[in-house]
Amino acid sequence: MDSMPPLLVVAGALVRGGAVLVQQRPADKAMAGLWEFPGGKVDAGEAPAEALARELNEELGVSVDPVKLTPITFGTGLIGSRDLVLLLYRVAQWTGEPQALETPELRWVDADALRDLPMPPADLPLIAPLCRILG
Ligand SMILES: Nc1nc2c([nH]c(=O)n2[C@@H]2O[C@H](COP(=O)(O)OP(=O)(O)OP(=O)(O)O)[C@@H](O)[C@H]2O)c(=O)[nH]1
Repeated sequence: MDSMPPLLVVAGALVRGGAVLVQQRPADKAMAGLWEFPGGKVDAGEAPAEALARELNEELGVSVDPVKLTPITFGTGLIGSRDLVLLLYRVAQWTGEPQALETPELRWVDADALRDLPMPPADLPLIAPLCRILG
């Protein structure tokens, strides 16, 4: 157990034509090479949807309206000894073409390809609910 409160992380599922956007974690970070959804930590005093809009702009260069982000499901895990809560939102609309500004590679994957990707443990419970959306 850790005395710190759980780390709150938001992630976005940008969905386009039966595919979702995933990005590869950089070589110099923990869990290097694994695939994840764009997003990041919620800052102190920040609403989760506002945090996700900020992260999507920083990581992909796209603009989204936080009001239009809809929750899909959540996952839990550990970062070291600290609890992690990972909130997955559906992103149906955005402005701009996503660019890999902070990661080596972006990939659009359908449900079958998503199930085969190596992802962090906290992401694994997100996959089935997301695949139901992808069809
Ligand atoms: N964005 C994102 N982060 C995830 C996912 N799954 C998951 O376990 N995480 C973890 O949630 C945290 C996200 O925070 P972050 O993006 O600011 O952290 P980072 O490790 O990339 O970099 P940093 O700690 O140097 O800022 C990381 O510890 C990351 O490993 C996911 O699908 N998307």
